[in-house]
Amino acid sequence: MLEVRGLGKTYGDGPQAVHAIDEINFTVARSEFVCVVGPSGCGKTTLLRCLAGLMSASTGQVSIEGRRLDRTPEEMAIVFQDYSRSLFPWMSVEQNIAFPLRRKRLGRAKQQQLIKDSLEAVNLADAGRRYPWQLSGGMQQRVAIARALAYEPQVLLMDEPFAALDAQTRADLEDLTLKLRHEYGVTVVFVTHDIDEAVYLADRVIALTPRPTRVREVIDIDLPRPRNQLTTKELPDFARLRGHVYRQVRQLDDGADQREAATAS
Ligand SMILES: Nc1ncnc2c1ncn2[C@@H]1O[C@H](COP(=O)(O)OP(=O)(O)OP(=O)(O)O)[C@@H](O)[C@H]1O
Repeated sequence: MLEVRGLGKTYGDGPQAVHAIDEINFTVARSEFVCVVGPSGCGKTTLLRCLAGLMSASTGQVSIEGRRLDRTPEEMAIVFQDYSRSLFPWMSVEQNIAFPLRRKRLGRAKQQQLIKDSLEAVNLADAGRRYPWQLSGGMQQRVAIARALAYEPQVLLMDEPFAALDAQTRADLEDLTLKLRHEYGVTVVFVTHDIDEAVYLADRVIALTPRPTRVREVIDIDLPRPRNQLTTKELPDFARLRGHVYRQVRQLDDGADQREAATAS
């Protein structure tokens, strides 16, 4: 479905150049949920922006269904961390959701149906006439998710979408995202710095190295579905996978892990 080959990105040139991505390769299958984790500042957002066609890569390429991507393709939608800046405050919730649909030139009835269905899917059926500034942070991010869903994407890119929310809202939106992935069969690439979140959500976790980043390891998350915030996180396998991903991101081997624990105590 989505293929990343030899992707590299350097910002600027000369002595000021920032080598963000060294070389990245991976593929994402249809309906798969892939989480990308890595150390702070390693290049996660840069990678997602290149995947989205919002920024051109310096080397390599991204393809979707075999087509080389040079701008955001119609079958892709993006949810950003900063919902307060991604929604237009002067537009109602319905108008915000309708805005990207203009690109699709749909009939009015079809458009209204998509808006209604997407608001129902995120449990905001009654919020269509309200404005973003009248809603809580969690509700605003649900509007952003509804806007992405209404677009009927095949691929949903999410850049730390819940990082600014409180723990309870975050858990609710994680579960909402899993439910929507299940119902809509959408392929998800989800960037997060939160290892628990990555292991809880993903079919596979891609762990990146520090900048200039590369793929350090791709980890299969073979935890049973449907997942549950309590029972999944109590599984011994959850703890094992979480520890493994943590070590990859921190680049610790088991010996270093023990040394770190000894230093801390
Ligand atoms: N427009 C830009 N111009 C120059 N350098 C940039 C630009 N955007 C990002 N960078 C640099 O590229 C590197 C990777 O940034 P990026 O935001 O992709 O990392 P990240 O892993 O998403 O960070 P975080 O963990 O803080 O979310 C950083 O060193 C950053 O300072």
